[in-house]
Amino acid sequence: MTKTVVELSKLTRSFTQGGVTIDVLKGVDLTIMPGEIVALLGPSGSGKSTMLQAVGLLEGGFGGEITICGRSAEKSDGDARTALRREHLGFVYQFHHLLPDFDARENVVLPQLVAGVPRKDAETRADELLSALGLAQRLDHRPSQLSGGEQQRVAVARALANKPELVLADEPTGNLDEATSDRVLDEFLRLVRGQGSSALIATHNERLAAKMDRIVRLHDGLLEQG
Ligand SMILES: Nc1ncnc2c1ncn2[C@@H]1O[C@H](COP(=O)(O)OP(=O)(O)OP(=O)(O)O)[C@@H](O)[C@H]1O
Repeated sequence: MTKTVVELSKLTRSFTQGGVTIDVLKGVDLTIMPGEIVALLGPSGSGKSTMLQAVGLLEGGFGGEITICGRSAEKSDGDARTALRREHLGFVYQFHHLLPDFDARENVVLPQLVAGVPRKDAETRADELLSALGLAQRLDHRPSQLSGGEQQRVAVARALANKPELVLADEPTGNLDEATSDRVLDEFLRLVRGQGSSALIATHNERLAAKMDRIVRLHDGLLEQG
């Protein structure tokens, strides 16, 4: 039987602020298979980021079951979760969080060094990814010397550097104009498909979601499967 990459069962999350409790996720079920690219759609405030934080093992406080690459999050301690994240997951955020003092190549090299890849191999991989994303002439530029779309492409290269089984992206092109957004997303999806990774990509944008393999929608705390 093929191993699932993500399995969420009855995922819940509530936030209490100033005595008021909001139930953001009310029992979300989701399965993602190897190589599947899933769009997570939903209006602002529907809980997309909250759900990505659960799948990315970035926050606690969730009810239900989260299984990533066959391993149960609830049964893993802090170190095991960190290892699971490092070995199996890649992240792309709307605001990319690149390291400002390092150039594009180094931003893609560093997560590989952390994963134990020798520097020379890490540099080769960084150069290949950045070149595939059209940044061959920008390897030595720091983030402040790059445009928004170029910075976002570096963030994509960084997320894919260790060939994660699952890429999580929160509005990966949300701060880009339409044409750039399309271009960056197309490049991103091509690379994800090329290396056989799965992805869960949160977006507001129906047109961008249509480029993915499957659409799921968060509505009133539950997931409607497309
Ligand atoms: N740490 C927190 N404390 C209190 N409430 C929170 C917290 N994080 C999120 N929320 C609330 O949970 C709800 C869902 O937020 P979330 O960021 O997951 O939505 P989203 O679908 O990603 O929205 P957007 O598309 O605007 O980014 C919101 O109403 C938000 O106010």
